[in-house]
Amino acid sequence: MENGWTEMEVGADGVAVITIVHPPINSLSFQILESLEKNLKEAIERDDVKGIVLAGAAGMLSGGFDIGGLRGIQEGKIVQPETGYLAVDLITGILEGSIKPLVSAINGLAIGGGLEISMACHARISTSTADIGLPELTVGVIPGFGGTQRLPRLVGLPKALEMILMSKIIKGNEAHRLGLVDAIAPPDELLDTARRWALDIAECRRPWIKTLDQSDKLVPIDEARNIFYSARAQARKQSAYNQLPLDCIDVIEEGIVSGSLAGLWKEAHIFQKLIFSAESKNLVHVFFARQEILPIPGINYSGPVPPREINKIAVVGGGQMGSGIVTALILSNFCVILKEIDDNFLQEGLDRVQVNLRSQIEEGKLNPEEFDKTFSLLTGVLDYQSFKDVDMVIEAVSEDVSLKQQIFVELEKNCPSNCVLATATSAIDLNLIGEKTNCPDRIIGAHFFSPAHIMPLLEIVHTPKTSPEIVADLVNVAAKIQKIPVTVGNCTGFAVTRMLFPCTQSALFLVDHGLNIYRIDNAITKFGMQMGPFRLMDSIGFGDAIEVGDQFLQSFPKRCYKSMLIPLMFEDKRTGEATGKGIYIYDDNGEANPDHEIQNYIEKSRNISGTQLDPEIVNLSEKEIVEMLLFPTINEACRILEEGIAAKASHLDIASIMALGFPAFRGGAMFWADSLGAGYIHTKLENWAKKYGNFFEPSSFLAERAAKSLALSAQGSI
Ligand SMILES: C[C@H](O)CC(=O)SCCNC(=O)CCNC(=O)[C@H](O)C(C)(C)COP(=O)(O)OP(=O)(O)OC[C@H]1O[C@@H](n2cnc3c(N)ncnc32)[C@H](O)[C@@H]1OP(=O)(O)O
Repeated sequence: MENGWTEMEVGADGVAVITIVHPPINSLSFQILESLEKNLKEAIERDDVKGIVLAGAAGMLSGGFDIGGLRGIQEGKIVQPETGYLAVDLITGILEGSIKPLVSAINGLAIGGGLEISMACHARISTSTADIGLPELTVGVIPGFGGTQRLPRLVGLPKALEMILMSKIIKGNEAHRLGLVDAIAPPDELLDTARRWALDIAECRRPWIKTLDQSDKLVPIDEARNIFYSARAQARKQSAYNQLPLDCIDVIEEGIVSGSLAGLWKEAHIFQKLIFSAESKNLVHVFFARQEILPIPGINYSGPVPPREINKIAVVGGGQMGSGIVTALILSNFCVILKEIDDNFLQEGLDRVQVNLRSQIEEGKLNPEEFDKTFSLLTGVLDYQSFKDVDMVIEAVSEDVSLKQQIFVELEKNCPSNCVLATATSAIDLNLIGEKTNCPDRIIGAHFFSPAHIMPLLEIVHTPKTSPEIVADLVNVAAKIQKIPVTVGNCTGFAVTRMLFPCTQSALFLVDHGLNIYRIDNAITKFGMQMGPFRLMDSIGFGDAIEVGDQFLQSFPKRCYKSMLIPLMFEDKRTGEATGKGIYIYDDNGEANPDHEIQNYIEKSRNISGTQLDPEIVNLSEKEIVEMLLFPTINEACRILEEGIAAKASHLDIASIMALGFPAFRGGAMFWADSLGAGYIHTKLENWAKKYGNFFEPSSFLAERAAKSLALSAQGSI
């Protein structure tokens, strides 16, 4: 039974245990829900059953509604049940309304619909480490099994809003503290504890509680309205264009103001509507695109390559990137050596790591008692002596080709002959970096994104000579430090920086032709990008941006736009966020503010390149600005696919979301492009190329797909 089932066993104690069986995470398909309904009705009718326990097979309750089923409904392949059947009839009427007590046993995880069926039970017993939460917003819907009504009644309104709107997953222990679960039990005693609890309720030794009837955690209406007001303001601040959190708040509010039944019905109607929203289709695409990242395409394994045990890792360079990488590694218990060139730089690097660790404590991600133990995994050094037994080195110095070449010569000399030699460069061709060594099979790119201990993506770059074992080793480390590894081929800029570069260039082109510099970042952040190209350039720093720009100029001279704006500012020691002044000016709190002085640099840049103001560009609408920034990115992504640098369009979707801050609710850069159509993008680029030159010239990949009305994500040659 491909879509899972539930099975029921009635014990001599009179407890029926209904178990959800749907590997790998017991997601709730319609077949499971039907089978659950059948088992429940049988248990309720049988005279030998006094109480019911709901559990999951293979050490977990459930990862929620089957997202494959959600996609099936969206594609019209699965018929959607009538509005209200799930949340009102099944979960509230049959489950919560059962005349025999129901207790859920939460092992491993109770997520989304999995937690919602638990909350409809009359008590919940959990293990201390189970993952518990309602992350439905991450797939573009709201909780649809009554979660919007029951969670506030169990944990109070502020906590419920935080958990639902931020898709926050908490551990069993915290759920117990909040009152979401009634008791904690060790895994091997979980089922017995739940059985006893069900009998205790049946025999009136414990109260029989229906979550929807509870109101002791709810606050008076006026207070609730203030909480909703702040939640809406916060949601609008986070994304002006994302309606989903606001819909969710409306549904929760309905239950508080008009009662839980009215809330349930509103939830049912909005849930049905949201399933078919563009945002949900886009986010479901992102969910499955993430699953497509592994196994790694393009690596010719001669058999399964078991990753080696990597214990000791050296990082060369303790700047912003190097210290972030060190932080990520020691937080995952790797022993790390940090090498710097002198005591001052080393101390600065170690200090940065300490600051990173402290911020982890502030965010509750690191226990204060663990600080010393974690930091003690790090050793600072000034030479290569201790590199003789390292398993992996990650070079993270500035983007200076000759410096990197020199370091790799030293690494080949001082590290064991099977050591992984990784570079954290964001753009420099690996062949160039390893040019002076004799070990191209061990050289690999480990492109982290700043701050490296927080950003989720790791772009793993391999040349045709990089050995599969070395790739497997780095993928293994990526998994241990909880990074999503996107594996790509080698060229200047790889996949991510190559996609970013044309967007930045287009932004500079528009400014040189008269568009207000701050309108650009404004338009693109309104579209949903986390940062505009200029704010991003400030955070990268102009030194590295100029070095990377030179690499692009050398590799792709015909499609580079050369602006003098950034070099002029760099000359004036105005080098970005680190120095407090870049395109923006930074206050003591690190807030970026526009600076009127920037106009002088723009004028100078225009004079040097002899560019004229273009009234059409000066007056571009926000939509046109977004298109002129992002269509060149899509065009470059097409080349990346054509050259086989990335294996699939969906890999570029994940990379654009996780590394470039592309809005996930738009499905990633390529999925968004396909929603507009290759033809539309091609026509726009063609017109701009005629007006403004080579930089906008459509790639042959895009032209072919536009001519044949094919999706950019369609696999294979055409
Ligand atoms: C009505 C309701 O309110 C609506 C809902 O419930 S919507 C769904 C809400 N649930 C979610 O969003 C959970 C999404 N899943 C996750 O966050 C994580 O997969 C998890 C925490 C459950 C498990 O994480 P982890 O152990 O790292 O395993 P992970 O690799 O992600 O997933 C394992 C497999 O389960 C699948 N899977 C996970 N959750 C799934 C789901 N809800 N539906 C279908 N398949 C799911 C994955 O696709 C993957 O499949 P594969 O082995 O074929 O690649």
